[in-house]
Amino acid sequence: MISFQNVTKQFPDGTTAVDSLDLTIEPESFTVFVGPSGCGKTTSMRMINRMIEPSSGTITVDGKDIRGVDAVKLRLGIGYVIQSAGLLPHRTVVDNVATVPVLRGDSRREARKAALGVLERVGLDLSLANRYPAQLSGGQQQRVGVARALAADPPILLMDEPFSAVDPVVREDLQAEMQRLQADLKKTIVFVTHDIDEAVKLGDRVAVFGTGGRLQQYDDPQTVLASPATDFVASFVGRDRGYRGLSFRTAADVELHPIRTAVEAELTSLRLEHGEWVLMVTENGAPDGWMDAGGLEAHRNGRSLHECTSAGGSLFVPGGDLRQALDAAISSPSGIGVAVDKSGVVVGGVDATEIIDLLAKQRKQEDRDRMSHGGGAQGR
Ligand SMILES: Nc1ncnc2c1ncn2[C@@H]1O[C@H](COP(=O)(O)OP(=O)(O)OP(=O)(O)O)[C@@H](O)[C@H]1O
Repeated sequence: MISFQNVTKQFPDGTTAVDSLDLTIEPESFTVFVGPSGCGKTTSMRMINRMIEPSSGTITVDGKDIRGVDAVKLRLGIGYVIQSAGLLPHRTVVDNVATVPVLRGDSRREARKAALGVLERVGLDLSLANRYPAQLSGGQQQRVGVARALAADPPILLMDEPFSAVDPVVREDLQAEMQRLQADLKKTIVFVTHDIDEAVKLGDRVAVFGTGGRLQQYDDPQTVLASPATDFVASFVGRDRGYRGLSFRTAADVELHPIRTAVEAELTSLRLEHGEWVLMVTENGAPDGWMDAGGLEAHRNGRSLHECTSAGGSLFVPGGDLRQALDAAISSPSGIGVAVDKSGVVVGGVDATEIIDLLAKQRKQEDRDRMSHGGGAQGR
């Protein structure tokens, strides 16, 4: 866990880059610092590995005040990826990736072998391993940058605008790769970007920074989009373009999943693991609240159905708009938005991440269409 407690950074010229930051980053989470340029994202991130020291306040990593940890040792447990990949130009790709393990004392042979494994993991064609960085494309260099940061297997990964310099198509590939890697590796990732679409796509938690280095909101991406905490956040996430704009988009492309449902009579034989939910439905198939393992136990102990279920949140119809679908997902205790047909019968469900991914896809498609019709200068 990484924790900022009342952290302020003032540079000698008087600039306050970060102002009274309180923030806790959970282990294995993907946390994105987002905000316009100059609002203190990079400074905040660099204080985690002591590249920058705070003027006041405390930062702890796994409960330890990092002022008491040797900076070099601290950085061995913290991978760092930057926009230009930061590769050593006179070393081959594989030697770039092997750098930290060799510094740490691994033999060159072992480190190179492991480096090839990591390169494969980040999706780089191994025929490129003996090239020099300048002989790679920007996207390939970024993959090497990620591989180099992962080579020492650090529990924490800091990524500062790692994909900003590559073209949108390659960027999408890299983002997808990052999601895949994180599902696998479960690192604690802190990722800086100025792009709200990238932030909500990648982050489990999004910290929106504003002018003067003040944290404006720290929430899951759905909440940042649906309930901006301040006017600054609202305008930054582009409320009209984003959440409100969802009203003008159809939910027809939302792919519905089957939902686990039960009628009351089925509860005697039902099993629910901790964290699982079942949607209670009436004999007619209409939704009647969500039940979890605790509710099921209470029901077996004689409580009435309505005492044992959580209200179901809003509903949406497949032919309706995306805003209703997102609302339904956000307001549902299980995180699954419930879709019903015209007669109110449950037809399936969707979670908020899928809606946000769909939105991102629709927007990208629109951007591409605009570009290919020569209308690239139009606003969105
Ligand atoms: N070494 C420095 N000396 C003085 N001011 C600095 C220094 N480094 C950063 N700043 C200032 O601190 C503020 C925050 O900078 P920071 O780089 O953290 O912002 P950012 O949100 O990451 O923006 P960007 O995306 O443009 O890098 C800015 O006003 C910047 O000019």
